[in-house]
Amino acid sequence: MMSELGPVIAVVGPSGVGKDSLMLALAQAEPRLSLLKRVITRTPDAGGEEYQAVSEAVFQDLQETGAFALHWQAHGLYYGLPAADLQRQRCEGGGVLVNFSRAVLLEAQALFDPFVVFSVTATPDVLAARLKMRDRETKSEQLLRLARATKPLPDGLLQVIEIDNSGSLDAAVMAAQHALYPPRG
Ligand SMILES: Nc1ncnc2c1ncn2[C@@H]1O[C@H](COP(=O)(O)OP(=O)(O)OP(=O)(O)O)[C@@H](O)[C@H]1O
Ligand SMILES: O=P(O)(O)OC[C@H]1O[C@H](OP(=O)(O)O)[C@H](O)[C@@H]1O
Repeated sequence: MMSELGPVIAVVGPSGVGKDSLMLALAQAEPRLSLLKRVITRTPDAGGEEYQAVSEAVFQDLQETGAFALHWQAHGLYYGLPAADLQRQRCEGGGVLVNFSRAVLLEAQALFDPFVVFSVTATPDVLAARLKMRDRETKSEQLLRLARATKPLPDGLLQVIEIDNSGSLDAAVMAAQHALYPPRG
């Protein structure tokens, strides 16, 4: 009997909304969940999530050899989801938290089952304040990221759970835990 594959939990939302923070805190609170380390052409040690930093040439090679389950471009960067790691983590049975682009969610839904989308939200003022405080991007890059904030999710997604992260991170983590593991009774 094939063992159940754990769900792919796509965490999406505007830059600065707290996707990485929520994913890290949720994985710490829920041992059944794991984080997928992405391959990104971002400079190493840019802070935030743990990722494998590669050059564009290396990324291209990995893409051509089929190393990625999915890949996309955004903010002038290339992002890849390592297929072998994702499969291994799913075989371990728990859900895998993945920071996705909203642009590839339908493609992902066709690839992965079970597939759940956590749509993380926050008010525009909160977004701007958090990008400013994080100070990972330049001011102009922050403005470009804020301009993408209102990008809608595609139609046709089967399971979307909104997680409002305008308040405390703990509150967002609890909301996510309740959504994934509803309290009995
Ligand atoms: N609930 C919260 N309350 C206060 N600060 C938060 C909260 N959630 C995240 N932050 C802070 O906001 C900033 C952005 O968070 P994070 O990097 O997790 O967002 P993100 O959605 O992953 O952004 P990006 O898509 O640009 O990587 C970080 O400095 C983080 O510490
Ligand atoms: O605006 P959309 O297309 O949803 O997402 C754009 C990019 O931002 C996030 O990555 P990161 O936060 O830059 O690491 C997403 O994973 C995607 O790569």
